[in-house]
Amino acid sequence: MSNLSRQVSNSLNLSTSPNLSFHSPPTSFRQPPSFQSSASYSAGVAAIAKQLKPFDTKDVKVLLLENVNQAGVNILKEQGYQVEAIKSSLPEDQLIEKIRDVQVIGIRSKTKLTERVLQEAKNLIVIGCFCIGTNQVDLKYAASQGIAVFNSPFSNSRSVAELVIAEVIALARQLADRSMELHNGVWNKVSKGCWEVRGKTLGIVGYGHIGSQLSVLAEAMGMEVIYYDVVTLMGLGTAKQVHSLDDLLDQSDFVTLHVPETADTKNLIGKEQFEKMKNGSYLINNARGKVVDIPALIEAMRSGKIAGAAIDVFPNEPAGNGDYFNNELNNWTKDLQGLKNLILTPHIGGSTEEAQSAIGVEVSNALVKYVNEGSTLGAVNMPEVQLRNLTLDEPNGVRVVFIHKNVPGVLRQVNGVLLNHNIVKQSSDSRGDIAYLMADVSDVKEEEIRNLFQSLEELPSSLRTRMLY
Ligand SMILES: NC(=O)c1ccc[n+]([C@@H]2O[C@H](COP(=O)([O-])OP(=O)(O)OC[C@H]3O[C@@H](n4cnc5c(N)ncnc54)[C@H](O)[C@@H]3O)[C@@H](O)[C@H]2O)c1
Ligand SMILES: O=C(O)[C@H](O)COP(=O)(O)O
Repeated sequence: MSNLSRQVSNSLNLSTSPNLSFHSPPTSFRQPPSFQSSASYSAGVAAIAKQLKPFDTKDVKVLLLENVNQAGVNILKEQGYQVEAIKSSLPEDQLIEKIRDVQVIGIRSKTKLTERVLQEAKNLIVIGCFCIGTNQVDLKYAASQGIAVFNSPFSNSRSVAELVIAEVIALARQLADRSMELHNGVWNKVSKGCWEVRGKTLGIVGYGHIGSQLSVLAEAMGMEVIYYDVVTLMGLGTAKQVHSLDDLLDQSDFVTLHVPETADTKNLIGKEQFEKMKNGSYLINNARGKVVDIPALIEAMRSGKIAGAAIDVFPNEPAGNGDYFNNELNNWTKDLQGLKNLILTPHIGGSTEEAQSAIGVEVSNALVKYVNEGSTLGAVNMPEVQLRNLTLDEPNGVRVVFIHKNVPGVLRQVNGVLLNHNIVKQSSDSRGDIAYLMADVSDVKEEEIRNLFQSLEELPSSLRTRMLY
């Protein structure tokens, strides 16, 4: 099968562009296996894993936006993929133009992959969010089109937690104001309204990866930690869970937000919540811009109810570095910029060398595993399915990936299509309306691949079929 030359239409999802002629992976891609299957070992045969590639890898087009870390870019380039890396996000019309052409897109928190955009992404098989948040992608619509989405669930958590620690102390000591004053030639040595953080209460809203990491760091500084989460979770150290957001607001000197952007967290902190906070307390938002009602924050700070705030995320953020942050983006920007003891940062919570290179490696590896092998381990909108490797001693083995509607009778139909072949192994799982099936089939002749593909595509439940070999 190594000389297989195939002329296929892109609608088959085997290829990358409608008129492309392409060949099986060159032998140079058949590199030594990174691991061998346990089954092969148990049989006493050190079988070599067959490196699956769906197409000549140089035909895989990847678009990376928002300055994805070079470590991630390199992993994709090393596969031979055609990678275009752009430092900023793109306006929607340009995004649509470019996304039509690619099989893989990598984004960070800024790029919105809405249904409207994804409808145009006819070649797209997978999205990599090189960040934690996935709220910028219409996950359900992507799944309905058989497009898998991956992210990096915790590689920047520590960076965010450390930033919050810095902000807690900076707010308590009015550091940003003092520094700004001195930059402007003003000596203003004050202690009024400046505090130690030892013994103060930190209220964490959302006790997930970031919240729990922060909890440990804050306790090490002598803070009392309480947290509120919709899920009951074990507190680390002596941190205590409180029953309601109101309880947390009532007891905290510092409130810090670490929830995802969802319908439930929109304006989670608004006028009513500011009124419930302690007089002279502080708010920190490194979560998502829409979680805080900013005009209400401006009022609460002007009245002195809130003594300081640190805001890293905004409902509308500039596309890239050097772009203006002004009232055209959010109509309250100027009012915000005029407030005292307010730290404004350009969404840098996860922006450290450590976090970005770890995320680059993690997400790019997940994309490669998905493109080349069909593995959905870590996908956020698909069931997680993986199969141990096909091996080179299984001649003419083909991996079938069949993403389909989760309806009764599909397995019977798929096995009907594969009837005349030996299914060496098969795994399938479902998540909501979507199901994902992988099967390794032996002894498939070159000329049979297209027919199998077409028969699967024609099944009424089919969302996307890929044949890897
Ligand atoms: N500023 C940045 O650069 C930056 C970096 C990383 C993450 N983030 C944001 O931080 C968010 C949290 O990250 P994480 O890794 O800790 O996520 P996580 O999923 O590990 O934890 C989120 C926690 O919030 C809880 N939660 C959800 N809805 C809630 C609600 N309505 N009230 C209370 N708790 C609720 C969840 O149960 C979960 O425990 C991300 O979704 C992302 O939007 C921002
Ligand atoms: O979701 C995240 O991980 C953070 O918001 C960081 O996003 P960024 O990669 O766009 O900085």
